Amino acid sequence: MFKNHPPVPSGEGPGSERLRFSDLDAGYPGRPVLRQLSASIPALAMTALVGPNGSGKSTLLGVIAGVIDTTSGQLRYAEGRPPAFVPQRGAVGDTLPLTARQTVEMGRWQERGLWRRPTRQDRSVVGSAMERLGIADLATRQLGELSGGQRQRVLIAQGLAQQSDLLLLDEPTTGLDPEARERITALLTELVADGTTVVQATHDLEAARSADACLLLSDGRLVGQGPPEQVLTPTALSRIWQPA
Ligand SMILES: Nc1ncnc2c1ncn2[C@@H]1O[C@H](COP(=O)(O)OP(=O)(O)OP(=O)(O)O)[C@@H](O)[C@H]1O
Repeated sequence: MFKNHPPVPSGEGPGSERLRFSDLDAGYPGRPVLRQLSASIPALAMTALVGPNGSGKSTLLGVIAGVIDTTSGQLRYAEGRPPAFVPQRGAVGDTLPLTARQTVEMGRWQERGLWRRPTRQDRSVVGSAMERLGIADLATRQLGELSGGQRQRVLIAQGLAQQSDLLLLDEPTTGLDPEARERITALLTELVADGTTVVQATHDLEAARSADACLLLSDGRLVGQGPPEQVLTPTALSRIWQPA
């Protein structure tokens, strides 16, 4: 679960940080993954996490989301709402007996509590998140009956329904057709312009190049951070994707 950490000095201006971590180690029982990571995530900007399969991108998102514990180091957030986390599509069981709308409504649980009936405000937030993702017509369909791309959009709508100013997404456009990918890329850009800090793990180098900042991971270590044009150089990319 999301835990409170001492805040980093906040500020609204360009260049302020939404969160910062230093000397961070994290992983799973018996499997250390992230080693000595130190970096910051700029506020009101799009940050891309890039790296080969197994380099630790999802683990880092899980740590930032508060669902994976650190084993050492520090993680500090600026003042703001708890992060909204959109996991990889494959990480969500497709046999859950839920409709698309019920899945998006789960995004309101933190705000209203699990057992309270949805308020008019909840229904309006859920409805507009579904509209924004173009899935209003799927509301009554079972999650397990949806295509991969439709399910992905339901999960992103659930993230939006949390109305957080820090949105974390794990490969939000993987497996989507070009139109859906463009729609989501445009939506994420709009969210940043509206005051959200977005962090996405991605294998899409085009999306990473259009981000404001980039963290490059290799084997659980941070091997680059900064503007994409400085981090995603041909040399850096060929070094980490080179077969051993
Ligand atoms: N639940 C888990 N239990 C144990 N080890 C795990 C678990 N999840 C991931 N790992 C391991 O942690 C390492 C990092 O995995 P992670 O999913 O963070 O990488 P990734 O960069 O997101 O990869 P991908 O691009 O394939 O999604 C891998 O070696 C993986 O096998």
